[in-house]
Parts: sequence; C-alpha cells; structure tokens
Amino acid sequence: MTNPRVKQLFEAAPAILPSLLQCDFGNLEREVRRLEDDGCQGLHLDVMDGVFVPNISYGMPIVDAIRKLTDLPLDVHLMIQDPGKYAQAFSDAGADLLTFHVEAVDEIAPVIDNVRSLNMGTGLVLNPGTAIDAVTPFLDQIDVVLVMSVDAGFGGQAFNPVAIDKLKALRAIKPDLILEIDGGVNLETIGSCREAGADLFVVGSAIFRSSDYAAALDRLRAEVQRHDPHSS
Ligand SMILES: O=C(CO)[C@H](O)[C@H](O)COP(=O)(O)O
Ligand SMILES: [Co+2]
Repeated sequence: MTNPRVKQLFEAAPAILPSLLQCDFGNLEREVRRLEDDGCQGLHLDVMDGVFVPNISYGMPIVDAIRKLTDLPLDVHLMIQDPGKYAQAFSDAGADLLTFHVEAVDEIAPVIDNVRSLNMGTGLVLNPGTAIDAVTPFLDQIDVVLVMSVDAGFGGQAFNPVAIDKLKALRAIKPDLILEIDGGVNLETIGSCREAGADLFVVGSAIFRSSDYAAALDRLRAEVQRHDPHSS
C-alpha cells in the first residue's frame, strides 16, 4: 500500500471511523475539528446515489470540502451504481480509501484495477445478503473488505449478526486482511465485531446521537480494547 494516508490508517487499527452521515452539515468544520480533537484516526464518508440504494446523501463536492478541512485519512464508501465511472472524480476530490459494493458492478476486476491505478486504497463491500464468495477471488488485489451489518442506505439501523460469521470466515482465509465493519455498530455490538476480527469500525448514530462525542468514542475504544482477540 503506497497511499501514505491509508498506510497511516491501517497502522492505527483497531480504529473507529466516524460516519459523517448524521453529522451537523451546517457546521461541518466544527464537526471535523471535534472529531480530530477527540483523537479520531480517519473519517468514513457515505456516498449514496438514490439508484443503488433508496437514499441520496452527498457526492464529490462534500468529499472535497472535507479534504480541505483535514489531513485525516478519508474512507469513502460508495453506495452507487457503476462506481468505476466515478473513481477518478473521487480521487480528485481527495478520497484515500475507496470502497465499492460488489452488488453494484457486473465485472469487479476492472474496477479494482481502476481504483488501484489512482493510488487509492481499494475495498470491496458486501451487503448482509451477499456471501463472502463474491470477494474471495479478489483478496490479493484489494486492501480492505467492508462487511455491512445493515443493508446499505440508511444510518440508524439495527446490527445484523450475519456480519459476525463473515468477519470470522474472512479472517480465517486471510489473517492479514484489513476488515472493516459498518452498520449498527455501538457499545453493545462493537465487542463481538472485534472478537470476530474487525480492524476498522464505522460508527454513525452511536457517536452523533450523543451530545459528548469524546465520551462516546472513549467508551467504544475501551470496549474494543476489552474484546481484543490478541490480549489475554
Ligand atoms: O454505510 C452506512 C449506511 O449505509 C453508514 O456508514 C452506517 O449506517 C453508519 O451509521 P450507523 O452507525 O448509524 O449504522
Ligand atoms: Co458506510
């Protein structure tokens, strides 16, 4: 991995990545500063097109605005049809790690090659109903598998435990693969994700519905530490 911000993010793992979907967009700079001050090691940006998922969030201009606000690694989760068509634009906007859904493309390999050629970290995303067989042929070509624990499209949904078995299976297949989990991750669910092998934890509601982000992040980090499979 040659992208220095992605390298920095992976070295920080296990790490919590706030999903900005539910942040206060009217005060974006204040939100980003708060998360930086609270010791976050990266930000998760959810791009939804109203086609691949039944919801629209934001696109390149917001990624670009956040890039100008911070040097933190930007993990851009594309929930869009035909992601390869937009890889260059998201690279230009400042994405460091670009993840796209296997369900959104007919041919996965050319999109991986496209993202890699732009020197971004590359990740494949699996919705809860998609088996890991969809990503296993590509594990040597990618940097991350993002396992969804909700159907992509909305924040604030309940955690689907099918993700736990997928994390364990992927960890068993490739012990050094970076595994990311997204959807319904909170104080009750984050520990089992860590035990199952997750390295990067996307958290939206459990941070942004709290009045004290720092305290919410500290509690989540303590729970990750408590469930670290490497500590006795
Ligand atoms: O990709 C996503 C939704 O499709 C978001 O990253 C995710 O939902 C985060 O929010 P929450 O922690 O509230 O589930
Ligand atoms: Co996401």
